[in-house]
Amino acid sequence: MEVLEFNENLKFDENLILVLGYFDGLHRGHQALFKQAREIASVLNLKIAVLTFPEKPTIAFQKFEPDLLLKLTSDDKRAKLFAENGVDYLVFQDFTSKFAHQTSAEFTQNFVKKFNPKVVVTGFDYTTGSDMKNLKSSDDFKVVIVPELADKVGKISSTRIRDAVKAGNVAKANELLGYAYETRGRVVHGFARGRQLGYPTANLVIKDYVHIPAAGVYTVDVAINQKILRGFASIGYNDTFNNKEKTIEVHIFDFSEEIYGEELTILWLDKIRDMIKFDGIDSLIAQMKSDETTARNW
Ligand SMILES: Cc1cc2nc3c(=O)[nH]c(=O)nc-3n(C[C@H](O)[C@H](O)[C@H](O)COP(=O)(O)O)c2cc1C
Ligand SMILES: Nc1ncnc2c1ncn2[C@@H]1O[C@H](COP(=O)(O)OP(=O)(O)OP(=O)(O)O)[C@@H](O)[C@H]1O
Repeated sequence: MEVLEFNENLKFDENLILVLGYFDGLHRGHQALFKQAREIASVLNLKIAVLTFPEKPTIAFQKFEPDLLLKLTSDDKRAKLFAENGVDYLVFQDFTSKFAHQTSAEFTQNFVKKFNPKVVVTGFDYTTGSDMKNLKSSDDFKVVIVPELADKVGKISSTRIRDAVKAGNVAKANELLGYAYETRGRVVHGFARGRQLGYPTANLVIKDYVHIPAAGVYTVDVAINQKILRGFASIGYNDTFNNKEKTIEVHIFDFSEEIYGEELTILWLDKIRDMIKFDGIDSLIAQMKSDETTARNW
Protein backbone atom coordinates (compact mmCIF):
# COMPACT_ATOMS: atom_id res chain seq x y z
CA MET A 1 0.00 0.00 0.00
CA GLU A 2 1.25 3.48 -0.90
CA VAL A 3 0.54 6.33 1.54
CA LEU A 4 0.19 9.75 -0.12
CA GLU A 5 -0.74 13.34 0.75
CA PHE A 6 -3.37 14.80 -1.53
CA ASN A 7 -2.22 17.83 -3.53
CA GLU A 8 -3.44 19.58 -6.66
CA ASN A 9 -0.85 17.86 -8.81
CA LEU A 10 -1.68 14.38 -7.63
CA LYS A 11 -2.69 12.42 -10.70
CA PHE A 12 -3.34 8.76 -11.27
CA ASP A 13 -2.84 7.49 -14.84
CA GLU A 14 -4.81 4.31 -14.23
CA ASN A 15 -8.53 3.99 -13.39
CA LEU A 16 -9.25 3.26 -9.73
CA ILE A 17 -11.97 2.19 -7.33
CA LEU A 18 -12.32 5.07 -4.84
CA VAL A 19 -13.63 4.61 -1.29
CA LEU A 20 -14.63 7.69 0.75
CA GLY A 21 -14.93 8.26 4.50
CA TYR A 22 -13.01 8.90 7.72
CA PHE A 23 -13.06 5.28 8.97
CA ASP A 24 -12.12 5.50 12.65
CA GLY A 25 -11.48 1.92 13.73
CA LEU A 26 -12.22 0.26 10.38
CA HIS A 27 -15.11 -1.53 12.06
CA ARG A 28 -17.40 -4.20 10.57
CA GLY A 29 -19.53 -1.55 8.82
CA HIS A 30 -16.43 -0.11 7.18
CA GLN A 31 -15.16 -3.61 6.38
CA ALA A 32 -18.39 -4.19 4.41
CA LEU A 33 -17.48 -1.21 2.19
CA PHE A 34 -14.02 -2.55 1.52
CA LYS A 35 -15.36 -6.04 0.81
CA GLN A 36 -17.63 -4.49 -1.81
CA ALA A 37 -14.72 -2.44 -3.19
CA ARG A 38 -12.52 -5.55 -3.43
CA GLU A 39 -15.21 -7.48 -5.28
CA ILE A 40 -15.61 -4.70 -7.85
CA ALA A 41 -11.86 -4.18 -8.06
CA SER A 42 -11.25 -7.83 -8.83
CA VAL A 43 -13.91 -7.94 -11.58
CA LEU A 44 -12.61 -4.74 -13.21
CA ASN A 45 -8.97 -5.56 -12.41
CA LEU A 46 -8.38 -2.16 -10.81
CA LYS A 47 -6.66 -0.94 -7.69
CA ILE A 48 -8.39 0.57 -4.64
CA ALA A 49 -7.75 4.09 -3.35
CA VAL A 50 -9.10 5.69 -0.18
CA LEU A 51 -9.40 9.42 0.30
CA THR A 52 -9.51 10.13 4.01
CA PHE A 53 -8.44 12.62 6.69
CA PRO A 54 -5.65 12.43 9.25
CA GLU A 55 -7.98 13.79 11.96
CA LYS A 56 -11.70 13.76 12.60
CA PRO A 57 -13.60 16.27 10.43
CA THR A 58 -15.28 17.60 13.60
CA ILE A 59 -12.09 19.50 14.56
CA ALA A 60 -12.92 21.94 11.76
CA PHE A 61 -16.40 22.60 13.21
CA GLN A 62 -16.37 22.33 17.01
CA LYS A 63 -14.75 24.11 19.94
CA PHE A 64 -11.53 22.19 20.54
CA GLU A 65 -11.26 19.66 23.32
CA PRO A 66 -8.44 17.10 23.44
CA ASP A 67 -10.94 14.25 23.08
CA LEU A 68 -11.46 15.32 19.46
CA LEU A 69 -7.98 14.05 18.59
CA LEU A 70 -8.51 10.64 20.16
CA LYS A 71 -8.99 7.69 17.83
CA LEU A 72 -9.92 4.05 18.09
CA THR A 73 -6.52 3.03 16.72
CA SER A 74 -3.03 4.45 16.48
CA ASP A 75 -2.19 5.96 13.09
CA ASP A 76 0.11 2.98 12.41
CA LYS A 77 -2.62 0.46 13.16
CA ARG A 78 -5.07 2.47 11.06
CA ALA A 79 -2.73 2.26 8.05
CA LYS A 80 -2.26 -1.47 8.68
CA LEU A 81 -6.03 -2.00 8.74
CA PHE A 82 -6.47 -0.13 5.46
CA ALA A 83 -3.80 -2.37 3.90
CA GLU A 84 -5.45 -5.52 5.31
CA ASN A 85 -8.75 -4.35 3.82
CA GLY A 86 -7.19 -4.33 0.35
CA VAL A 87 -6.35 -0.63 -0.07
CA ASP A 88 -3.58 0.08 -2.59
CA TYR A 89 -3.40 3.89 -2.25
CA LEU A 90 -4.12 5.56 1.09
CA VAL A 91 -4.48 9.28 0.41
CA PHE A 92 -4.73 11.89 3.18
CA GLN A 93 -6.31 15.32 2.86
CA ASP A 94 -6.45 17.73 5.81
CA PHE A 95 -10.04 18.51 6.68
CA THR A 96 -9.78 22.30 6.73
CA SER A 97 -12.39 25.08 6.67
CA LYS A 98 -11.63 25.63 2.98
CA PHE A 99 -12.13 21.95 2.27
CA ALA A 100 -15.40 21.94 4.23
CA HIS A 101 -16.76 24.97 2.36
CA GLN A 102 -16.66 23.26 -1.03
CA THR A 103 -19.96 22.20 -2.50
CA SER A 104 -20.50 18.60 -3.46
CA ALA A 105 -19.94 19.53 -7.14
CA GLU A 106 -16.64 21.25 -6.28
CA PHE A 107 -15.52 18.26 -4.21
CA THR A 108 -16.26 15.96 -7.16
CA GLN A 109 -14.34 18.20 -9.56
CA ASN A 110 -11.37 19.00 -7.29
CA PHE A 111 -10.94 15.67 -5.54
CA VAL A 112 -12.97 12.69 -6.77
CA LYS A 113 -12.06 13.12 -10.44
CA LYS A 114 -8.32 13.29 -9.65
CA PHE A 115 -8.54 9.56 -8.88
CA ASN A 116 -9.94 8.62 -12.32
CA PRO A 117 -12.47 6.45 -10.55
CA LYS A 118 -14.50 3.91 -12.52
CA VAL A 119 -16.48 3.28 -9.34
CA VAL A 120 -16.83 5.24 -6.09
CA VAL A 121 -17.90 3.21 -3.06
CA THR A 122 -19.58 4.95 -0.11
CA GLY A 123 -21.85 4.02 2.75
CA PHE A 124 -25.62 4.53 2.79
CA ASP A 125 -25.39 7.69 4.95
CA TYR A 126 -22.40 9.33 3.27
CA THR A 127 -22.79 12.91 2.05
CA THR A 128 -20.27 15.30 0.52
CA GLY A 129 -19.72 19.03 0.40
CA SER A 130 -21.16 21.95 2.31
CA ASP A 131 -24.51 21.16 0.64
CA MET A 132 -24.34 17.61 2.08
CA LYS A 133 -25.43 15.83 -1.07
CA ASN A 134 -25.17 12.13 -1.81
CA LEU A 135 -22.65 11.43 -4.53
CA LYS A 136 -24.42 10.55 -7.79
CA SER A 137 -23.31 8.33 -10.67
CA SER A 138 -22.26 10.29 -13.76
CA ASP A 139 -20.79 9.58 -17.22
CA ASP A 140 -17.38 9.55 -15.55
CA PHE A 141 -17.98 7.12 -12.69
CA LYS A 142 -20.59 4.92 -11.09
CA VAL A 143 -21.43 5.31 -7.40
CA VAL A 144 -22.03 2.11 -5.45
CA ILE A 145 -23.79 2.66 -2.12
CA VAL A 146 -23.32 -0.01 0.52
CA PRO A 147 -26.42 -0.65 2.66
CA GLU A 148 -26.37 -0.20 6.42
CA LEU A 149 -24.70 -2.93 8.46
CA ALA A 150 -26.61 -2.97 11.73
CA ASP A 151 -27.27 -5.12 14.76
CA LYS A 152 -30.26 -5.14 17.12
CA VAL A 153 -29.33 -1.71 18.52
CA GLY A 154 -28.81 -0.07 15.13
CA LYS A 155 -25.98 1.00 12.84
CA ILE A 156 -22.52 -0.30 13.62
CA SER A 157 -20.63 2.98 14.00
CA SER A 158 -17.38 4.42 15.31
CA THR A 159 -19.43 6.48 17.78
CA ARG A 160 -20.96 3.37 19.35
CA ILE A 161 -17.54 1.74 19.62
CA ARG A 162 -16.00 4.84 21.24
CA ASP A 163 -18.85 4.88 23.77
CA ALA A 164 -18.37 1.16 24.52
CA VAL A 165 -14.61 1.60 25.07
CA LYS A 166 -15.11 4.65 27.28
CA ALA A 167 -17.65 2.67 29.35
CA GLY A 168 -15.19 -0.24 29.70
CA ASN A 169 -17.40 -2.49 27.59
CA VAL A 170 -14.50 -3.79 25.52
CA ALA A 171 -16.28 -7.05 24.67
CA LYS A 172 -19.01 -5.04 22.90
CA ALA A 173 -16.40 -2.85 21.20
CA ASN A 174 -14.65 -5.99 19.93
CA GLU A 175 -17.89 -7.45 18.62
CA LEU A 176 -18.57 -4.25 16.63
CA LEU A 177 -14.98 -3.88 15.46
CA GLY A 178 -14.59 -7.48 14.34
CA TYR A 179 -11.19 -7.61 16.06
CA ALA A 180 -9.84 -6.98 19.57
CA TYR A 181 -9.49 -3.37 20.69
CA GLU A 182 -5.83 -2.68 21.37
CA THR A 183 -3.52 -0.19 23.06
CA ARG A 184 0.20 0.09 22.37
CA GLY A 185 2.51 1.24 25.14
CA ARG A 186 6.07 1.28 26.41
CA VAL A 187 7.01 -0.41 29.67
CA VAL A 188 8.26 1.97 32.39
CA HIS A 189 8.96 1.68 36.12
CA GLY A 190 6.06 1.97 38.59
CA PHE A 191 6.23 1.83 42.39
CA ALA A 192 7.50 -1.80 42.31
CA ARG A 193 4.68 -2.82 44.65
CA GLY A 194 3.39 -5.51 42.30
CA ARG A 195 6.11 -8.00 43.28
CA GLN A 196 4.96 -7.81 46.91
CA LEU A 197 1.46 -8.69 45.76
CA GLY A 198 2.77 -11.71 43.85
CA TYR A 199 1.77 -10.07 40.58
CA PRO A 200 4.56 -7.92 39.12
CA THR A 201 3.11 -5.55 36.53
CA ALA A 202 4.44 -3.81 33.44
CA ASN A 203 3.40 -0.14 33.77
CA LEU A 204 2.67 1.39 30.38
CA VAL A 205 2.99 4.87 28.93
CA ILE A 206 0.83 5.51 25.89
CA LYS A 207 2.01 7.98 23.27
CA ASP A 208 -0.79 7.41 20.77
CA TYR A 209 -3.86 9.66 20.82
CA VAL A 210 -6.29 6.82 21.43
CA HIS A 211 -9.30 6.13 23.64
CA ILE A 212 -8.33 4.23 26.78
CA PRO A 213 -10.95 1.87 28.27
CA ALA A 214 -12.67 2.98 31.50
CA ALA A 215 -10.97 2.33 34.84
CA GLY A 216 -11.22 -1.29 35.90
CA VAL A 217 -9.70 -4.76 35.72
CA TYR A 218 -9.59 -6.62 32.42
CA THR A 219 -8.74 -9.96 30.86
CA VAL A 220 -6.17 -9.21 28.17
CA ASP A 221 -3.84 -10.76 25.68
CA VAL A 222 -0.45 -9.12 25.36
CA ALA A 223 1.43 -8.99 22.08
CA ILE A 224 5.13 -8.81 22.81
CA ASN A 225 8.06 -9.91 20.66
CA GLN A 226 5.84 -11.68 18.11
CA LYS A 227 4.10 -13.68 20.85
CA ILE A 228 0.56 -13.42 22.24
CA LEU A 229 0.39 -14.13 25.98
CA ARG A 230 -2.58 -14.11 28.35
CA GLY A 231 -2.64 -11.72 31.29
CA PHE A 232 -4.80 -9.37 33.29
CA ALA A 233 -4.58 -5.62 33.42
CA SER A 234 -5.75 -2.73 35.55
CA ILE A 235 -6.52 0.85 34.59
CA GLY A 236 -6.99 3.48 37.28
CA TYR A 237 -5.58 5.10 40.38
CA ASN A 238 -4.86 1.88 42.35
CA ASP A 239 -7.38 3.12 44.89
CA THR A 240 -5.95 0.97 47.71
CA PHE A 241 -2.71 2.99 47.50
CA ASN A 242 -4.28 6.37 46.62
CA ASN A 243 -2.09 6.93 43.55
CA LYS A 244 -2.20 10.46 42.15
CA GLU A 245 -1.60 9.37 38.56
CA LYS A 246 -3.77 7.05 36.54
CA THR A 247 -1.81 3.94 35.54
CA ILE A 248 -2.25 1.22 32.97
CA GLU A 249 -0.57 -1.95 34.17
CA VAL A 250 -0.49 -5.50 32.98
CA HIS A 251 0.62 -8.74 34.55
CA ILE A 252 1.45 -11.46 32.02
CA PHE A 253 0.88 -15.00 33.32
CA ASP A 254 3.81 -17.43 33.48
CA PHE A 255 6.23 -14.74 32.35
CA SER A 256 9.22 -13.43 34.26
CA GLU A 257 11.35 -11.52 31.74
CA GLU A 258 12.61 -7.97 32.41
CA ILE A 259 10.82 -5.87 29.79
CA TYR A 260 11.45 -2.25 30.84
CA GLY A 261 11.76 -0.06 27.75
CA GLU A 262 10.04 -2.58 25.50
CA GLU A 263 6.94 -1.83 23.46
CA LEU A 264 3.94 -4.09 23.84
CA THR A 265 0.32 -4.09 22.74
CA ILE A 266 -2.58 -4.93 25.02
CA LEU A 267 -5.58 -6.61 23.41
CA TRP A 268 -8.55 -5.85 25.66
CA LEU A 269 -10.73 -8.97 25.76
CA ASP A 270 -13.26 -8.44 28.55
CA LYS A 271 -13.82 -6.41 31.68
CA ILE A 272 -13.67 -8.42 34.91
CA ARG A 273 -14.70 -5.78 37.48
CA ASP A 274 -14.33 -2.20 38.66
CA MET A 275 -11.27 -1.03 40.60
CA ILE A 276 -11.82 -1.54 44.36
CA LYS A 277 -10.34 0.35 47.32
CA PHE A 278 -9.31 -2.48 49.68
CA ASP A 279 -8.46 -1.94 53.36
CA GLY A 280 -5.26 -3.99 53.10
CA ILE A 281 -3.09 -5.82 50.64
CA ASP A 282 -4.30 -9.29 51.71
CA SER A 283 -7.81 -8.66 50.44
CA LEU A 284 -6.39 -7.16 47.22
CA ILE A 285 -4.24 -10.30 46.72
CA ALA A 286 -7.24 -12.59 47.35
CA GLN A 287 -9.30 -10.65 44.81
CA MET A 288 -6.47 -10.78 42.24
CA LYS A 289 -6.22 -14.58 42.67
CA SER A 290 -9.88 -14.87 41.75
CA ASP A 291 -9.36 -12.43 38.83
CA GLU A 292 -6.51 -14.62 37.63
CA THR A 293 -8.83 -17.63 37.40
CA THR A 294 -11.36 -15.55 35.47
CA ALA A 295 -8.71 -14.28 33.06
CA ARG A 296 -7.07 -17.65 32.48
CA ASN A 297 -10.44 -19.32 31.83
CA TRP A 298 -11.71 -16.63 29.42
C1 LIG B 1 -5.45 -7.52 37.51
C2 LIG B 1 -5.18 -6.40 38.47
C3 LIG B 1 -6.18 -5.98 39.33
C4 LIG B 1 -5.98 -4.92 40.21
N1 LIG B 1 -6.98 -4.51 41.03
C5 LIG B 1 -6.78 -3.48 41.88
C6 LIG B 1 -7.83 -3.01 42.75
O1 LIG B 1 -8.97 -3.47 42.72
N2 LIG B 1 -7.55 -2.02 43.62
C7 LIG B 1 -6.31 -1.44 43.66
O2 LIG B 1 -6.12 -0.54 44.48
N3 LIG B 1 -5.32 -1.81 42.83
C8 LIG B 1 -5.51 -2.83 41.95
N4 LIG B 1 -4.51 -3.23 41.12
C9 LIG B 1 -3.28 -2.45 41.04
C10 LIG B 1 -2.26 -2.81 42.08
O3 LIG B 1 -2.48 -1.98 43.19
C11 LIG B 1 -0.91 -2.50 41.46
O4 LIG B 1 -0.68 -3.43 40.44
C12 LIG B 1 0.20 -2.52 42.46
O5 LIG B 1 0.02 -1.48 43.36
C13 LIG B 1 1.55 -2.38 41.77
O6 LIG B 1 1.72 -1.12 41.24
P1 LIG B 1 3.16 -0.64 40.73
O7 LIG B 1 3.44 -1.39 39.42
O8 LIG B 1 3.02 0.83 40.48
O9 LIG B 1 4.13 -0.97 41.75
C14 LIG B 1 -4.71 -4.29 40.24
C15 LIG B 1 -3.70 -4.71 39.36
C16 LIG B 1 -3.91 -5.75 38.48
C17 LIG B 1 -2.82 -6.18 37.54
N1 LIG C 1 -22.66 0.29 9.58
C1 LIG C 1 -22.36 0.75 8.37
N2 LIG C 1 -22.89 0.14 7.28
C2 LIG C 1 -22.59 0.60 6.05
N3 LIG C 1 -21.77 1.64 5.79
C3 LIG C 1 -21.22 2.27 6.84
C4 LIG C 1 -21.48 1.85 8.18
N4 LIG C 1 -20.79 2.66 9.03
C5 LIG C 1 -20.15 3.54 8.24
N5 LIG C 1 -20.39 3.32 6.93
C6 LIG C 1 -19.84 4.06 5.79
O1 LIG C 1 -18.42 4.10 5.92
C7 LIG C 1 -17.91 5.37 5.49
C8 LIG C 1 -17.13 6.01 6.61
O2 LIG C 1 -18.03 6.33 7.64
P1 LIG C 1 -17.62 7.13 8.93
O3 LIG C 1 -16.15 7.28 8.98
O4 LIG C 1 -18.49 8.33 9.06
O5 LIG C 1 -18.00 6.01 10.02
P2 LIG C 1 -19.14 5.93 11.09
O6 LIG C 1 -18.97 4.63 11.78
O7 LIG C 1 -20.46 6.23 10.46
O8 LIG C 1 -18.67 7.08 12.08
P3 LIG C 1 -19.42 7.97 13.15
O9 LIG C 1 -19.99 7.05 14.18
O10 LIG C 1 -18.31 8.81 13.71
O11 LIG C 1 -20.46 8.73 12.41
C9 LIG C 1 -19.10 6.20 5.05
O12 LIG C 1 -19.22 6.07 3.64
C10 LIG C 1 -20.27 5.54 5.79
O13 LIG C 1 -21.47 5.73 5.12
